[in-house]
Amino acid sequence: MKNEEEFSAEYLKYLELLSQSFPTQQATFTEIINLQAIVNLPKGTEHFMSDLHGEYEAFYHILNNCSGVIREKVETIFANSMTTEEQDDLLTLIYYPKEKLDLLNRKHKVNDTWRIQTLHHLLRLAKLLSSKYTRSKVRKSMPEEFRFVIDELIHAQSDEDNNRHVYHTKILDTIIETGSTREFIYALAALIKRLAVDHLHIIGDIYDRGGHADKIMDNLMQHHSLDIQWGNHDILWMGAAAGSDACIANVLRNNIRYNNLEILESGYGISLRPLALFARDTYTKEDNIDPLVKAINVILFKLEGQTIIRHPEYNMDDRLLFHKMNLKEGTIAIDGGTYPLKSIDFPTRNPIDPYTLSPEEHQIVIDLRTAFLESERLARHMSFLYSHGSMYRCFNGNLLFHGGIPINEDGTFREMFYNGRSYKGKTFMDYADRIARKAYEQRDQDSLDYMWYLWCGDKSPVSGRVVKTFERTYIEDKRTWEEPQDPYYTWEKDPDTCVRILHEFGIDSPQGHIINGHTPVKVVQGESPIRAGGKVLCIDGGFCRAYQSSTGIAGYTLIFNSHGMRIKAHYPFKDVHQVLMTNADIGSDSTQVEMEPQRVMIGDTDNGKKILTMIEDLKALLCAYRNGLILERKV
Ligand SMILES: O=P(O)(O)OC[C@H]1O[C@](O)(COP(=O)(O)O)[C@@H](O)[C@@H]1O
Ligand SMILES: [Mn+2]
Repeated sequence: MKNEEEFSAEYLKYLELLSQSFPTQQATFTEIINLQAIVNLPKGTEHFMSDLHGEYEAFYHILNNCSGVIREKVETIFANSMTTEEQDDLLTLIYYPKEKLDLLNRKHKVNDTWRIQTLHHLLRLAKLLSSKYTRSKVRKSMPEEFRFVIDELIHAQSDEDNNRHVYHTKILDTIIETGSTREFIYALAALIKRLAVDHLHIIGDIYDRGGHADKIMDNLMQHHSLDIQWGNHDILWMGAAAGSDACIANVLRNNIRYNNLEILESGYGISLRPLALFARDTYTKEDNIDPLVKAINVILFKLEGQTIIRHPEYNMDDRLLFHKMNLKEGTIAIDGGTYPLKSIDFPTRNPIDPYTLSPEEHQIVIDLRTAFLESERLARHMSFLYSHGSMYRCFNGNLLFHGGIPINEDGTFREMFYNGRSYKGKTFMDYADRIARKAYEQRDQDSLDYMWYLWCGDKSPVSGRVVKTFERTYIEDKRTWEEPQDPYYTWEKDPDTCVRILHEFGIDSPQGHIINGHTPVKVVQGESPIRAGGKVLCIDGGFCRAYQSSTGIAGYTLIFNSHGMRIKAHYPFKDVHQVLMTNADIGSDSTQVEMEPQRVMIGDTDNGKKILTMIEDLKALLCAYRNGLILERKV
């Protein structure tokens, strides 16, 4: 405890302010006792997911089953008293309470014995999961209308005369008599899921490829506690929503390519009709490339070309390919080689001014930009990405970011120069974060262009590759498709480099990790998500269905609880219907990455450290009251 003589005038001023919240000695020591109780509880479970890529159902399932944590708890409690089938039934009920109850009702399986038993099972589970939290936090996690009753039921204590038991049986009977079992099951299932994971991290790439990133966003916006690290695809949508034409064209291309028109048209109210009509009237179908794809590609290459020309500092002149095509020969010369083009259908390309949009293209872009800027739902989703997201985050001794940090061939941080200033390592990440926010707030052309650079630049922390959209679309020879990566992706395998990166961000604990996504872990080729002797955990296992044949699995997630860290590898998931019919959970394998030397308590976490400082301050306030430096405000 601080001694009063040590109180500076400034500190005393702070204590005065604090005394407004804790006006008496009684209020102060009550708070000290409460906070002290919290720091001595085990740390809550953190759940990490990455590269969701619009796969709403798989995301929702893994969120519901908390990466298998609930299954483990069910097995712990019920292994000896329930069959595997009964356990699976219970789990499906927790994951999808409404759908499962509807199904059981249709099968006439719901009777009073089932109701009583099920409520008992759910209560036991909730009780086990709540043991890590203060009673007050558990109460706050319950829906208001059931708070009192559930609190009574899960904090049941035996007493000599069995009075409590009778009392609880009565409560359960009343729930059944009043026909409120369904609502109770919903409330308990939600509570169980809420308690199983205390905090969620999304390490980027919520958007693109799969069709329903908008639904993922709606769901995340309801989550009790989460943070997001932006991925290149998220940045792309953020740039598009802020009005960057080059970002808009890329968003459209990505989604047209995967036939995800729904998210644009009904999800965000962005009509593709003018573009579709223009494509139909302008392009042929002869070369088997969809006219809509051709129309958006050309707009894209022109807009990207303009951006590259505006910004020599991006060093991307070698990506100016649209003027290099020889349409008479049907070829393009790149890097010393000449390659045939898959299409020569470029009716809107003016050979002497190849990067300028035709008047019709120009009008389409203006209309699309207006649609992106005016979509209210998109604006809500994007402002959530800004308020809960960032380029990187340090959290409980780990460093979280989507891609990488630009590094030189020799392993040192790469210096980036903007407006005469140099940035590298952490300062560069902060710079990129700042410009991303500026793009949304101020919408100036430079920041909007930088959003496009962040999406695809080879020195962008969220991309880090030379993105070869042109080659991938128009050249058959796959050697031209390769996308060289920043040396970061080689150096991240080196433990010393990773320790240096962690230090750069102020993480000195030997237990610290870099946690990222972005590069699919190709399990079939023997790759592992655990790199650099355990310093790096890359959990892009590909929720993305389109990539599952090359990754071999359906996603990695990471669980960090008070005992340590585990990586979960998930197997492909069909859909909710299949889960309901067969109780099929997404199967998962668990790999213990690290065991903590001692159980991690809240006092060891970032939040716990803040609480400990608060306790010190409250003790000082108590001392100030006792010595008359500050007067109590008793009413
Ligand atoms: O961050 P991600 O998911 O790797 O996406 C970026 C990559 O996607 C691509 O645009 C290719 O996309 P597709 O695989 O969907 O065609 C690459 O050019 C680029 O490297
Ligand atoms: Mn990515």
